[in-house]
Amino acid sequence: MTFPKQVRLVEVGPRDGLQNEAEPIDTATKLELIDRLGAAGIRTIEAASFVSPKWVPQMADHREVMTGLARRDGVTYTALTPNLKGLEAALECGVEEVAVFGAASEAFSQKNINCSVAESLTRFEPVLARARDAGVRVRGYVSCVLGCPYEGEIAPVKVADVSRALYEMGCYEISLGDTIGTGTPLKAKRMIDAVARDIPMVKLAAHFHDTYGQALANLYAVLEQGIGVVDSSVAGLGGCPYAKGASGNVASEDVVYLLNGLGIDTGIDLDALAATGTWITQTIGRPNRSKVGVALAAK
Ligand SMILES: CC(C)(COP(=O)([O-])OP(=O)([O-])OC[C@H]1O[C@@H](n2cnc3c(N)ncnc32)[C@H](O)[C@@H]1OP(=O)([O-])[O-])[C@@H](O)C(=O)NCCC(=O)NCCSC(=O)C[C@@](C)(O)CC(=O)[O-]
Repeated sequence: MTFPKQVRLVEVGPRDGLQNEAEPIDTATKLELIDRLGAAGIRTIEAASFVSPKWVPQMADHREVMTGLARRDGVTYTALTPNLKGLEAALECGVEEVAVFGAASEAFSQKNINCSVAESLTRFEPVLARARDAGVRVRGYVSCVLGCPYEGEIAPVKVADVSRALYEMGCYEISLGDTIGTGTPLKAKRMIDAVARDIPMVKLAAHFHDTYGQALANLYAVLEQGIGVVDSSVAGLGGCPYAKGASGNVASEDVVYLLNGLGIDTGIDLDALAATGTWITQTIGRPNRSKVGVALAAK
């Protein structure tokens, strides 16, 4: 077993976690969530999404969130930018890092960003070029790496092809999204094997949803392969508006507990993180989907 010595958590709760909420969540609540996550020791926080408010109303206050942040030293606040319009708006708000998001599934790409996979890559090229000029790093997401709500099984080679295209375009890291959480450890390992033929393992991140309760098992499997960056969402909040039935990301508290047990350093204060999970779920009236969070709150 060759687990990494350190794992970097990318907290996606304020974006992936809240983007699918039916009721509006006020900007002040989002800002407090982001600040609590930073105080708990999370060093990368996906704070907002500069997408069309018609497509994802919950992220419509992206400018207010990005400019209202009480920025903490050592914390990077990132945002999704699907096109140049989104990037320009994010740059005006002082964003330090952005992410483009593609998919390994044609049908999901059409539903999520209204274009084919090939068109999405063409669309991302000027985003990467403009971000490079502005000195802003770009992360690349690939959705549906372990299954698609519309196409079913996705071949690892498709994931590898899109990941390689994003990496060669200049994305510094590729986050591999099991959007609907249908993956299992063996599938996850095969997918990582395929992608890591072209891209160094240190440039890959695991972004697993927990719809079928497999996310921690999948994470354990890919940590063994050397994955050192994990996306997660406090209290397991979330779901993708364009992937019906998809539930939240693996809970950040559960990931930190797992990593602590493996002796892997994250620099995160688990109690403070769990308290944040309790607070946000009570504030927005959601169940806490972190088993660790619930257990710690009951102590
Ligand atoms: C990509 C588009 C914009 C294309 O949408 P489109 O309709 O093809 O775009 P368009 O260029 O024709 O523009 C249509 C309208 O949107 C506006 N518009 C255009 N771009 C922007 C922008 N950046 N910000 C604000 N407004 C924008 C534009 O100005 C225009 O406004 P109108 O003239 O009708 O008033 C749309 O499909 C979209 O916003 N999609 C976002 C979907 C989304 O956010 N999904 C969830 C995030 S991905 C995810 O959750 C998966 C992930 C990352 O977590 C990994 C995983 O788990 O798999």
